[in-house]
Amino acid sequence: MSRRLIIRDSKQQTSLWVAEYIVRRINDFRPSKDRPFVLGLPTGSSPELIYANLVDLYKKGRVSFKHVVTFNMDEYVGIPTSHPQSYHSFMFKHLFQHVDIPPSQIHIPSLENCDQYDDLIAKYGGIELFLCGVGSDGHIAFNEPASSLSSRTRIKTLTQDTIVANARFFDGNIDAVPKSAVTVGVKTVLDAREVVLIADGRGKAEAVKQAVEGSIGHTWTVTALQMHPKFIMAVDEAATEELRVKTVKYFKDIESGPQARGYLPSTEQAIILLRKLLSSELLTPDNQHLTYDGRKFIMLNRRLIKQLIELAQTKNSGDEVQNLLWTVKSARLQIDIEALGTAAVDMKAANYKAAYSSLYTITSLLFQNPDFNKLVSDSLTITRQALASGVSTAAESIEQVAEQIEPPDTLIDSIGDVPDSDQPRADEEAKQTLEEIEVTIQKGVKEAAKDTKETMMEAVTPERKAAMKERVRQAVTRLKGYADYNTSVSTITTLLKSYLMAYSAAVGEVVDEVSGDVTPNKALIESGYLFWSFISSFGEQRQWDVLKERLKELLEHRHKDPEFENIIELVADSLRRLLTDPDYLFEDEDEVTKRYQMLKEKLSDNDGRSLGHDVDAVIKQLHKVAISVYNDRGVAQVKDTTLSIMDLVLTSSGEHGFNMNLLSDIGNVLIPKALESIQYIPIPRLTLVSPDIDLLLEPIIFEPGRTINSSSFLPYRVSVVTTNEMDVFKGPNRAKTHLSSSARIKIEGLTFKAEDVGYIMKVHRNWLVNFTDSGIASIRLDEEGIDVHLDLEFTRSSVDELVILKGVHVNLHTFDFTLRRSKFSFLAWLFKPLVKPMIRKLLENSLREAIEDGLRSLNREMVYTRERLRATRIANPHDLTTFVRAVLARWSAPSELPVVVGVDWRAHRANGRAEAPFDGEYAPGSLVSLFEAEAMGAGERVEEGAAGGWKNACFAI
Ligand SMILES: N[C@@H]1[C@@H](O)[C@H](O)[C@@H](COP(=O)(O)O)O[C@@H]1O
Repeated sequence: MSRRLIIRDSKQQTSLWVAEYIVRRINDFRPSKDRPFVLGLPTGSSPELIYANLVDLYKKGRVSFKHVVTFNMDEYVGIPTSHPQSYHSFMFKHLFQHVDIPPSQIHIPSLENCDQYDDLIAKYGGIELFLCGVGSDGHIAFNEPASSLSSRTRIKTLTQDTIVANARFFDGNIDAVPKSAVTVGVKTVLDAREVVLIADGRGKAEAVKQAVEGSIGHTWTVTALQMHPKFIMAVDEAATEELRVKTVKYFKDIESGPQARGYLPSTEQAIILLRKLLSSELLTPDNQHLTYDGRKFIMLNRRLIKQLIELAQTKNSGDEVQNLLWTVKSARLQIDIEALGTAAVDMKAANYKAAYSSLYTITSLLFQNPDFNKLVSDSLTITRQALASGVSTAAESIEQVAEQIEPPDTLIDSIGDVPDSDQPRADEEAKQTLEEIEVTIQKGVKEAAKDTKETMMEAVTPERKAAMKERVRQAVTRLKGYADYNTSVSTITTLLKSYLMAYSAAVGEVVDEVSGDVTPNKALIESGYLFWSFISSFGEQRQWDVLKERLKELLEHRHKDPEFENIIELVADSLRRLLTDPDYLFEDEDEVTKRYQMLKEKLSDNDGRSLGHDVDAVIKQLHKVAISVYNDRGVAQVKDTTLSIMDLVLTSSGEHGFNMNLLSDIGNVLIPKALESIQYIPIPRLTLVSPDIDLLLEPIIFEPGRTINSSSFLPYRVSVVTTNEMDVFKGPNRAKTHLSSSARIKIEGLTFKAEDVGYIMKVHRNWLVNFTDSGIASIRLDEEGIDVHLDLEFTRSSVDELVILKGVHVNLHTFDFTLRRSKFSFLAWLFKPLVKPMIRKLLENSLREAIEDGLRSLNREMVYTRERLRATRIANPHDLTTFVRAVLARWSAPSELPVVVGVDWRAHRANGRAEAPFDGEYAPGSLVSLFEAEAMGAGERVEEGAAGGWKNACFAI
C-alpha cells in the first residue's frame, strides 16, 4: 500500500516521469494476448505531453502496446466522434495512431456502451493502472462537484465552470461546448488497482491541496482517491503552491531517493552530516572552558572527522560500500530461498525471518563472542591448511594452526615476493615459483614441527593436540548454549559454500563466463563486483593486480578440475562438523586424512599445478593485499588518530584508568553544550490518556520556549543532594552494618513550546462535560516551566533494581494554549478555564508516569548490563571497551524492522477503558497516516531488494 506525491520542477519533467512509470509498469507486467495490460486514460491538456513521451518511448522500442487494452474515462455527448474536439479524435491524434495498439483493444465511452462500460472493464479483469487528470474544481473525469463517490459510468450534465474551462478547445465559443458527457464514475476509478493522477500549473493548486490535505467529500471528487490503496499524484512545482510547506517538504524528502528501509546515508549525505558536525559549537577548536586535555580531545576528533571525510571522498565516492551491504543483504535473502532451504540442517521453517535472525546471530556471535570469533578463524585456518598441498593431514594442520596463531616473522618473510603479474611467465618459471611456494610452506611447517614431513605426525605432541582439542571443545560447548547456534552454523556453512563458489567470480572480467554455472544467486555475484571495486581502491594497486591474476588461475580449475565443487563441499562440510562436533578433527582423523588425500591426488592437473597450490597462492596474496591496505595512507591516518584519541581517553592520570580531566570536561562543558544545541524534539504522535480527558497530538515539535536564560530546554537549575547513611546494629555475637545512599534531585524551569500541533481531544469528565474536539493548537509554558523533584535510593543488595524511585513530584507552573480550527474557538472564554486544569493535570501525570517508566527501563538496562558483565566473567570497571561492548549487546536488531510512527505511551493505563482511544484516528495535519502508508510501501521495496533501496531521505538535512 502506498501513496506518493511526485513533485517535479516543470510539466515536462513530470510528464516524462509519468510516461516512464507507465512504460515500466507495462513491461514489468509482461502483458500477453491472454493477459493484457488494462490501462485507463484521460484527455485534456494535462496528459498531452505524457502521450508524446509514450509515443517517443514506443518509437525507441522501449514499449509495445500490442497487448495493452485501453479504456478512456470520458467523451462528450452530442458531437460526432469525428469532431476534432471529440475525445476520440484527441486520443487518436496524440496516441493511438502512433503506436501499435490494435483498434479492437481501444475503448471510449459513448451513449451506446455507457451501461455496459463497467462490465466490459470487469471482463478484462479490471483496470491495472488508471491515469487521471483533474479539473480545477477537483473533478475527475466528468464527475463534477457533488457527484456520488460510488458512481459508475453514466451520462452527466456539465457544470458551467467546466463548460467555460473547455471552451478554450472550441475557439473560445462557449455555445459550441457540449452540455453533457459520458463519464466513468468515481467508483470506476477507485476500482482500478492503481491510480496515477496528474496536475500541473497554478490553476490546479487548490485541487491538489484538497486531494492531499483536504478531507474526503463529494464537493472535490478527487479527494475520494485518498481512499485508494495505491495512489500516485505527479505534479509540477506550480501545482503545489497551495500545499503546506511541511507537506511539500515531507513528500520531497521521501521521494528524494529510492526510499526504503535500508537506512544508510549516501556518501554525500554522510559528508554533509560530518561537515555539519565539524562546524557545530560542540567541536569549536578553542573552547576556553575546556582543560588542555579537553581541547586536545576536540582537536583530535576534528582531525578524525576530516580524515573520514577525505577517506569517504576518495574511496567511496560512488557509494560502493552501501551498495555492497545492500546487495549482500539481498544475496542473503536469496540464499534463504534457493540454498538455505535445501542445504541447512534442521531449517524446516526456513523463511526470510529465520534466515535474517540466524544471520543476525552469526553477526552478533562474530562481533561479540571471542570464543566464536576464535573458533571460526581457527577453523578457517585449519581448512585452509588442509587444502594446501604441502600439508596432508588434519593433525598437521592443527600443528600449523598452533603456530599460525602467533606466526613467526620468519614464516611470513620467507614466503617471498610473488612475481609481477604484468610479465608473462614461462611455464618453467611458473613451475619454479610454485615449487618455491611449496618449499616455503613446507619450510614453515617444518619449522613449526622441527622435522621432516615424514616425522611430522610424531612432532605433533600429544599435549599440544590435547590442548587444541580442549580449546575447540570448550568453545563449542559454550556456544552450544546459544539457542540459535545450530541454525547459525548451518547458515554459515551455506554462506561459506556460496561465497567460495562466487569467490572465483569476484574478478570482473570473468563474471559473465561463470555466472551461468557457478551460482544462481545474482546478488552474490553483484556483491563480488562491488566488493572488488570498493576494496581495490585501498592499498597498492600492484598487489591487487597480482591477486586478480591468482584468482584467475584459481578459476581455471573450474573448467579443468571436476573436483572443484567437491573440494568446496568438503571445506564447508569440515567447517560445519568442526563447529558442531569438536571431536571430528581428532577422532575421525583417519577418515579425514583419507578424504583429503584422495582429493589431493585427483586435483593435480596437467601443468602440474594443483588446486591446492592455487588456493594457497590466492590466500598468500590476500595477505599481502591486506598489509598494503593496512598501510594505505588514508586508512593509516584514521587509524593513527583513533589510537591517539584512545590514548588520550585512557591516559591513567588517576587510578581509574580513564582521563579524569576529560571526564570532567564532558560533564561540565560538552554535555551541557550538546543539550543546548538541541533546539527541536519532534514526536510524530503522542497519546495522553486519563480518566478526565484523552489527548492525541500529532505531530508535536517541542522547541525551547521562553526560558530564564533564553537558550534551550535546559532547566535553569538542577540541584542534587546525596546522602550516605550507615547504621550499625549491635547483635548478640557481632555488629551488623547497613549502608544506604540516596539522592534528591530537583530540576527546575524545564520549559518548552510547540506550535501548530494537530490535536483531537476527548473530554469525558462526567455528565456535565462530555465532548470531542479537534483542530490545531499552539502550546506554551511560562519561563518557570516545569519542576521535577525526584527522590532516589541506590542499592546494591537488590537483584532487580539498582535505583529505587522513592518519590516523584511534577509541578507545571503556568500553561497556556491557543486553538485554531476548533469547533469551540468562539467559546474560548468558557472552554479554556474548563479544560486547562484538566490538561495541566494530564501533562503532570503523564510526565510523572514517564519518569517512573524511564527509571524502570533504566533499571532493567543496568541490571542486564551488570548480569552480562558478570556472566561473561569479563567485568572489569577499568576496561571501557568491555563495558561498551556489553552495553552495545543490548542494542539487538529487532525481529521486525520498525518504522517509528508514534509514541503511544500511557494508552494501556487508561483505567480499564479502551486500550487505544485514538486507534485509526488522525489529528488534522497528521503525518503519521502518511508514514504508515509509506512504511508499508517501503516494506515492499525491501522485499523486492530493489537496487539502491538502502537510500533514505532521513539522512538528508
Ligand atoms: N473531462 C476532463 C477531465 O478528464 C480532465 O481531467 C479535466 C482537466 O483538463 P486539463 O488537463 O485540460 O486541465 O478536463 C475535463 O473536464
